Order: sequence, then C-alpha cells, then structure tokens
Amino acid sequence: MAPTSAFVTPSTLAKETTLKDGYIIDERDKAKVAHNEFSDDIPVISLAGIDEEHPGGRREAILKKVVEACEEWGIFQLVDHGIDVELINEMTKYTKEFFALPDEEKLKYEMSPGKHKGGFLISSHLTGEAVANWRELVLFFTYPVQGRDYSRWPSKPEQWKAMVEAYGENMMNLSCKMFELLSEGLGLDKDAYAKSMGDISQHLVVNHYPKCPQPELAVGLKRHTDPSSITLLLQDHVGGLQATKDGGKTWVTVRPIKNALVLNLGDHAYFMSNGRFKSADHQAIVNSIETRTSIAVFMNPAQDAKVYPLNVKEGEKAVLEEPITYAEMNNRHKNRYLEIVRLKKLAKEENWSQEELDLKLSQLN
Ligand SMILES: O=C(O)CCC(=O)C(=O)O
Ligand SMILES: [Fe+2]
Repeated sequence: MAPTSAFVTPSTLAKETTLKDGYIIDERDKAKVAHNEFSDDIPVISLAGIDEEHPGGRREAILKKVVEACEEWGIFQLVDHGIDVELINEMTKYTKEFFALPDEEKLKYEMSPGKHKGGFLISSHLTGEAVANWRELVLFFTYPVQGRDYSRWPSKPEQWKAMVEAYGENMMNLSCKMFELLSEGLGLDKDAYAKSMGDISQHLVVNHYPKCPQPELAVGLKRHTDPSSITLLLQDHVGGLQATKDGGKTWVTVRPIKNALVLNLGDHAYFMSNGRFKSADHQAIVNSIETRTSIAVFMNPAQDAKVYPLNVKEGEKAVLEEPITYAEMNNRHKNRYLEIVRLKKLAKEENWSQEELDLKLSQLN
C-alpha cells in the first residue's frame, strides 16, 4: 500500500517543483549565509598526541585549544581523532543506502514518540512544531546497552545494524577522552566530569536532507541547541551546518572536512561548566543541488544524574538555582524550544515587529 499523504517523505516530495506548505518557514528564519559559503572561523583541533601527558607534551596544547573553543564557540572540528576511516566510510555507505530505499520500506520503522524506542521519522520527534524540517532521520538508542530495542533498528541494508553498533562504541570511547579534557579544562580531576554523568547514555540521529525544490523557503533543521553534554557529528562534503555565537546576528557555515568530526557542546555542558562553556546555537540548511547526510551522536548523562555546576568559583553566581535531574533539564529544554516556536507563530499571525518578538524571547529563561 502506498503511504498516506501525511507520510510522504521529503525524498519523494523532492521530485516536485514547488515546496509544500507545511515546510515553508517564516521570512525572519531565512538563512543569512549560503550552505556552501564555508567559513574557517570554527576551530579545527588535531587530537594527535593526546596521550602525551608529560609537561610540555601535546596534551597541554590540545587542552588549551579545546578550552578556548568551548568558551568562544561551543563548537569545533576534530581531526586525527583516531576513528578508523574504514568504519566512517562503511557507516556512510549504509546510511545512504537506507535513505535511498522506497518510502514503504523506511516507513516500516516509523516511530511514534512515547511508544517506540527508536526508528524512522520525518522532520522531528517533537509534536507541536509549526513548520516541518526538510529532513528524514533514523533514531537509534545505543547506550546503555540494555536499553537497545533492536526491533527498531532497520534490517535493510543488512550490514547497517552491526555498523551502528561499532560506530556507537567508537564514539563512546572518543567521547570519554573528550570528557576528560572538559574535566581538566574546568580545573578538575580527569574523571570528575564523566563520573557526574552516571551511566552515560548515547543515541544516534542519522539525518538525511534531500535536495529541496525551493531551499530558500525551507530549513533542514531549525535553529536549536542540543540538550546533550556533547554531540559528535559526521557530515558529508555538501555543507549546511551553520552556527552563531552572537545570538543569531551572524552565522557561519561549517566547512566540511573529510573524515573530521564536528563536536558541539549541548546545554548539559553549559550548566556543568557554570556557563563557561557555550551550548552551540546551530541549524542545518538545505539546497537544491545535492542531498546531504549527517550522523549525529548525542552523549548524555543518565536521566537521574544531577545537573549542577561542578565548580562555582568564589564570587560567582551559579547558573542554576538548585540541582535538577537531567530528565528535568531535558524537559525544560524541550518546553523552552516549543515556547519559542509558539511565540514565533504568534508573531507571524499578529504581525509583531522584530523588536516585540525579541523582547518576548529574551523574557524566556
Ligand atoms: O545535520 C547537521 O548538520 C546538524 C544536525 C543536528 O544539529 C542535530 O541532529 O541535532
Ligand atoms: Fe543539533
């Protein structure tokens, strides 16, 4: 049976010449910079020599660069990270094969949020979005291992499952190295940061942004911060990931670097560092020339882990009044995002000025 119109994927809609209504964004959300107008402002950090811990060894210099990038941007690219290129190639290959399958096959794994632990989605897992994202995705819950529901992992292409497992494991190991650097950067013991996270959880979001008939009217993934502690993103050569460090005034398109991983910090890192590290403000835009894929690995603390700055310096105010659980932090993050969506919709319907909208947005906590 053909999928109902509500479940026509962007891959199928890409064959039309005009963009469907539900995907048309507001004038004020239009991208300021093109998907392929690449910037070199985002730091690129090599992890070569990260284990040279002696005074004056490479680790010191790497740590310094990581801390600076976390403070200025909350986003940077990692090269010489030690992940096998073969694994990256295979993961990319099977990802592309999956999204090339017919809608019927992909929709077999359609996920109902709250009901299914993982699967295929169009646009987002959130209900209440005013405008859809021009994206399809597959969500895999990978850690803790006992939380995996393999029945939600697509069985085509056949090798994908094993690749996701291996990729998740490699990203877990790399993330643990990065948590050590964040910890040291905050002036703490190497293992303090990861310890505060409890049983670390991980999920993968494999994003697919088909070519779009009217890309200037659509967005691949709306502006957001991730709730995670860190996110490791593998993007292909196309480009479309954009970040801002000044609240949306200026944007940069992250230059794709073959086999590099883009590391961005999420809200958890912002809170744990008492606001010293930025939670990267970012979005993904689309184009009419090439389909784009990206693989995001979200590293999160356990749901019941305590979220509160690890060290509040004398004379400093804590960014949180009291400790909350990660579940609560995540909930607030989601509600805040949906409140922004609601205000923007209202602003459009009631013709608010930019100043009026900005004022309302600044009043959100
Ligand atoms: O596809 C991208 O470049 C960004 C993806 C992203 O930000 C996310 O999945 O949270
Ligand atoms: Fe993101």
